[in-house]
Amino acid sequence: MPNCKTIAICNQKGGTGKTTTTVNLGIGLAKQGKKVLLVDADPQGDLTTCLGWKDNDSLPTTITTKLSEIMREENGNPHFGILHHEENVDLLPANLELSAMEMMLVTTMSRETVLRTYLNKVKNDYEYILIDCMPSLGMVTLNALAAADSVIIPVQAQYLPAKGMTQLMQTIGKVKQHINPNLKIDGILLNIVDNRTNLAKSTADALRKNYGSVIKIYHSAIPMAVKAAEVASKGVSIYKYEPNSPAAKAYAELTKEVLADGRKKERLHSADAR
Ligand SMILES: Nc1ncnc2c1ncn2[C@@H]1O[C@H](COP(=O)(O)OP(=O)(O)OP(=O)(O)O)[C@@H](O)[C@H]1O
Repeated sequence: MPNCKTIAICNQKGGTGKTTTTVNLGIGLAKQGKKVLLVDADPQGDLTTCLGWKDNDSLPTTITTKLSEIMREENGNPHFGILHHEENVDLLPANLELSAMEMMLVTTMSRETVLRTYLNKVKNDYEYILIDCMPSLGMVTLNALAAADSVIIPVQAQYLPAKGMTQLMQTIGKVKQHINPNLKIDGILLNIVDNRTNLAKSTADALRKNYGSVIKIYHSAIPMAVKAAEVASKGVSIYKYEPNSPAAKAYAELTKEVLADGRKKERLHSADAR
């Protein structure tokens, strides 16, 4: 499959909706006919449980297995252990074992590019790979940024931490400089927005003022909604759980924006090729 785009959903701040966005953007893209792999890169394994694999500790094959195989230079079947979800996305699951990887990666050769080496083995089968990052900027997240073509940063208005954003931007800058020169920031997503307050608007204004000239802020903002929180325990997407909810509509709009970015990139590619 040509032109797979790998997107890291990343913010080292906890609880900004990275997992919820990975599920609903990923399934949104699948609903538009795209072949999608979701990668759980968080030892909490929330992406895996959100998609219905509640007992993730008993899964025999996870992202940890795949990273270990690459580190030991073993040639296992790269597709073995990838799960298929009823809403037409594939999942490379995770569980707590991944936390041991932080330490193991530190002493590994080419330690930042282990995940990239693995994903290169499967990416021909997908048009989009979304990586749900953990809330830290440790080795596993560096691996996600090294493997990605671009980053989407979900930000929660109430907790816009200027310092946190600076740190994230610096890390992305360093990854670009040293490991992955083509890494781009696709955009900042205003997430879990409480429309009852003015804070969302002032956060959007602050983000546009500080970053708007260099980074896109998605037009779609995901509203704070009980249904969007509840869906995490249902094993399905917001489109299946509550298709007419404002959150489902917002995620469908975000999906369109992400697809439009992809089309723009393809046009640039073909113009370059001519
Ligand atoms: N639009 C929303 N409205 C209300 N609650 C939401 C919304 N999106 C996500 N949540 C809830 O907010 C919490 C954090 O969301 P989520 O797990 O997606 O964030 P995260 O960034 O992946 O977290 P972590 O940093 O711990 O990995 C969860 O309880 C989730 O159900």
